[in-house]
Amino acid sequence: MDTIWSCGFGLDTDMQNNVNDPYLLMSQKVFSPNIILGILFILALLITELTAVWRIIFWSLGSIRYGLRRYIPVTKRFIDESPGTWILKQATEMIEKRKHIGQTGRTDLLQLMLESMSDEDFIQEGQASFEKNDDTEVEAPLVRKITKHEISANIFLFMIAGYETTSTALAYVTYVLSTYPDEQRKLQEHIDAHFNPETEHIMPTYETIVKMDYLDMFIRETLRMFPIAPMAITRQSVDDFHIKGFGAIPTGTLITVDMFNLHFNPNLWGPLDPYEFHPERFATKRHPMAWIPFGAGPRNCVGMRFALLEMKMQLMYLKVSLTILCQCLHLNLPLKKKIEGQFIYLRFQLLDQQFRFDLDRYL
Ligand code: HEM
Repeated sequence: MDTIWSCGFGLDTDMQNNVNDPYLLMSQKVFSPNIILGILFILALLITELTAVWRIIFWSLGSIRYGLRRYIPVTKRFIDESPGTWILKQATEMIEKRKHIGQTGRTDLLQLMLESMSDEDFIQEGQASFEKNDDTEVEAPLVRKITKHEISANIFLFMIAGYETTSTALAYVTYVLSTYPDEQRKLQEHIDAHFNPETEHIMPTYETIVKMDYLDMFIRETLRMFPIAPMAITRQSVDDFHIKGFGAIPTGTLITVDMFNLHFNPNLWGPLDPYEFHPERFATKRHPMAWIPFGAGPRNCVGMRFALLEMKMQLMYLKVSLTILCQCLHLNLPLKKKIEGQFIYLRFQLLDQQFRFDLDRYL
């Protein structure tokens, strides 16, 4: 989350060390179970004919809550602000602040979006701003600018889409490290062969990371076996079409991809059993649609390269932290003083018995 806020919006948060950070609390709330949504979801599954009604009820509840808090301030005591509203408010403030201080010299996402911002509040679908070239009388290509509302909505989306996803994927990586000790050792040797924190900067460089093929395969294999957003790839048919051996699919049908079936299909991933963790299977060229944890096509995950890089850096940094930890133990210095940041402790809490055992031997 710290990384998203910093790279995306130039905001330096410190959630690793401050579990009460309001941005962290609100983002966690977005993912916390919502009883009303749960009930409406079950009703929508059971009585599909009334789906539109359930949707209207859900949206009306949000508006009622917002209206009550806005127009009858005393209700603020009993009704919490919705985390979505809070985050959107921060996003709008962030835009205003950045507009006020002007160019920051940063190339973060917010700056890029502000540079393409339109002065209009809303742009109708299909409308766009044109840049006319007076010299040649040739109409310049269509330039679609984005509005302030779209920027705040995108800040919200990036924060939500980029937080839980990468952290859950990293949790699965630690699970794999603990349950496949041989792979763990192999990965460690691979990192050692490519990166020496004593001679290089404490953080690996981009050039170092892109050379590390086994690290890349390790993460891809984890996401093959544990795709963290299997239900996220949904599409709606815009025309009637026909699938051989299946039948007709009418216009408007909602379609979800069966990611598990693809990721564990022996014809796509053999000859080794797809239920075995084996990163090297990625050294063989596979069907382009066999691995889709980030979706596919023009609306696939825009954060894919960012997420992969983030995960690789975390894994390498975990290794660096282990080295520092070993040095501390060896010198018998108070760990808390020596290790900067609490994050290493959090990571250790995630590791299970086997990995702890391995860790003991390593130390
Ligand atoms: C391991 C980490 C991640 C996984 C597995 C993941 C997975 C996905 C999937 C499956 C989709 C739907 C794609 C489709 O329908 O074809 C998606 C969409 C999206 N993701 Fe990610 N994601 C990850 C990290 C991130 C990060 C770090 C960001 C932002 C920095 C991000 C931003 C988005 C956005 C904005 C969309 C919507 C794209 C669109 O509709 O055009 N994701 N992601």
